[in-house]
Parts: sequence; structure tokens; C-alpha cells
Amino acid sequence: MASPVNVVVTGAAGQIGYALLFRIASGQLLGEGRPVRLKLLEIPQAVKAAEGTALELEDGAFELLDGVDVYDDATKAFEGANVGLLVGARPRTKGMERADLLEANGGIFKPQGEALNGAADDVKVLVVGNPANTNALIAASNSDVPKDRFTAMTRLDHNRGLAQLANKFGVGVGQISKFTIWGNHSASQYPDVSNVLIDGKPVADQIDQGWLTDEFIPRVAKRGAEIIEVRGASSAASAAAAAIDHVYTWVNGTREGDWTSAAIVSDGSYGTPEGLVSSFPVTAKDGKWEIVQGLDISDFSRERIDASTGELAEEREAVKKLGLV
Ligand SMILES: NC(=O)c1ccc[n+]([C@@H]2O[C@H](COP(=O)([O-])OP(=O)(O)OC[C@H]3O[C@@H](n4cnc5c(N)ncnc54)[C@H](O)[C@@H]3O)[C@@H](O)[C@H]2O)c1
Ligand SMILES: O=C(O)C[C@H](O)C(=O)O
Repeated sequence: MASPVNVVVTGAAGQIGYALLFRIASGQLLGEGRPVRLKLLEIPQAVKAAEGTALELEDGAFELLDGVDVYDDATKAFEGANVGLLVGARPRTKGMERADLLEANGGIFKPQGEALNGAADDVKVLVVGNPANTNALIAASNSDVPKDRFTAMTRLDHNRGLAQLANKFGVGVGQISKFTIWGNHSASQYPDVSNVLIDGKPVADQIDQGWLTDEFIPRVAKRGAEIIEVRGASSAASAAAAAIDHVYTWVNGTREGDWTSAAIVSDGSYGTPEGLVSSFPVTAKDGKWEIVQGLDISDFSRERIDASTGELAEEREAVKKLGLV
């Protein structure tokens, strides 16, 4: 058997972790029957729960699972890591201001960025823990790992948009291509249908502007809050599924003639300030993301992209003031 791929999952005892680990163990993260070794990182108080999950993983008798290690030390957990799924984060609690939240998460993502220096040369990092884009920026800014290995998750937003479009047009999600999420994984994100194709044909001019601005965009952008309200807890299995999709695409490539959405470090494309971790239309090939170039941006889109990247720039200023980037 090929040597196992080391996959680190932080926040492994949390609800996303529980939905994610068994799918990774079954081989769905990387595909092509690649064996994995799972490295679970938790805070000391949650190590016992992670150990319990490790026992269940053993009981799954997964053919591709080489083994499971549990850590409460980031440096040890990330040593030799090929994939880092940074799920564990500090949730916002009552009375907490945004600056407090950014500072608390800085205390997690700065040391994890440093710990990633001990990872394998090919390490790929996906930040899921919120505020995901700025947490990824903090980790990338405090690491010697090349910046293009740091990403934040907007694939859940992308998948949410695909599902809403499929409902609207009465088609399967697989018939839809070239949908984009721009900006931040927050309510300011811009789900963009301008280039969407269904069965290879443009549909933008069949989309009613009222439906777009009053229903579709807010529904996708605020879906996280809707799930919390209806389910009584934030999205977990759908977030885990999107994390699997993100890494699978990164490793195995996007479909021919299509793209997906991922938050990656901006090179200044489409007026997004350089260095921000922002969502773009991206393709993946040979383990590298590339921003889709040359798209026309309407005034409607421009305003929304700028609003979301403006929010990211404000978050960057806030963490700069805290000495985190
Ligand atoms: N980007 C997205 O699309 C998306 C979607 C859903 C949820 N999220 C975010 O993902 C995060 C995790 O969600 P969840 O529902 O699993 O939360 P959860 O509270 O169930 O689990 C989080 C886990 O992280 C652990 N943790 C905290 N600090 C840690 C550290 N320094 N090192 C390792 N582990 C640590 C906690 O002990 C806990 O077990 C949250 O920030 C949530 O807002 C993001
Ligand atoms: O955890 C949240 O606040 C919501 C989450 O980011 C989501 O999009 O479901």
C-alpha cells in the first residue's frame, strides 16, 4: 500500500469534526484509494472526547485508515502534515465584540500557523473555523509555509447556491456550472449568477432581478443563520461535506469547463486588495488553485464584491492592530 497521507483535523471533538472524520477515514477526502493517517488536535479539556472518537474510528474498520493519533499540542500534531483542516475555533459568546472574537481566534491561528512550519513540503491548509477568511490570513501571516497553501472555506456557500439554483430551475445540481461566491464567508458574501450555465447554456437573462436581490442572494448569504435558527445548532454535516469537496477538488482538479469557489490569498485580481483571503471563482489543476481571469464584472456585481472585500480589509486592519498579521 502507498504511504499514508497525514491529515490533521483541529477541533476534532466538535460537531463538524464528528461528521468529517468518518468520511475522511472512508477515503472520500483524497480519492483514488489513498490511505490516510488521522491526527486529531483538541484543547486539553476535549482530548478525552477526541479519544472516544478515535475508538469509534477504529471500530469502523476502514481499509484506508492507517491509524489515529490524538494531540493537545499543535507543534506535534502538524509535524509531517500533508493536509490541515483547521476546524477548531473560538465561537462568539454573548457580549463579545468582533475585536474580542478576532483576538481570541488570533490566539489559536497564530500558533497553528507557526506549528505548520513542521508540516510536509506539500501541505494544503483549509480553514473552516470562523471567521474563516481572517483566521486563514492570521495563520498564513505567521507561517513560513507558502501563502498559496492557505485557503478558507466558501465551498459550503457555493454548494448552498447550487442547491437553490437547482430548486429554482428544476434541474439537478450537476447540470449547473460557473456559479461563484465572492468575498468573505459572512453575510456580506456575493453569490454571483452572472456566468451560470445550465446544461452549458447561459441563464442569467432568465433570472428575475427581484428574485435575485430579495431572495437568492440573502438566502445563500444568510443560510448559516437560517440553519442555526431551524436546527438549533450551526451547520455541521453540510460543512463537513463542503470541506471534503474543497480538498478533493484541490487534489483532484475541477471539472472540465467548470469552476468552483474557494477563498485563497488574493493576487489583486478583480480589484480585491492583495493579500486578503477572499473567495474567487477558481479552477484547480495539479494541486494548485488558479483564479478564473477575464470575467466581465457588472456594476451590480462590482458594488457587492467591493462591499465584501471591504469588510475583509476592515478585519485585516483590526488584526493588524492586535499585532496578529
Ligand atoms: N466556513 C464555513 O462554511 C463554516 C460552516 C460551519 C461552521 N463553521 C465554523 O467551524 C467552526 C467549528 O464548528 P463546530 O460546529 O464543529 O464547533 P464545535 O464548538 O462543535 O467544535 C469546535 C471544537 O474546536 C475545539 N477547539 C477550540 N479551540 C481549539 C484549538 N486551539 N485547537 C484545537 N481545537 C480547538 C473545541 O474544543 C471544540 O471541540 C466554528 O468556528 C464554526 O463557526 C464554518
Ligand atoms: O457558524 C456559523 O456562524 C455559521 C456557519 O459559518 C455557516 O455558514 O453555516
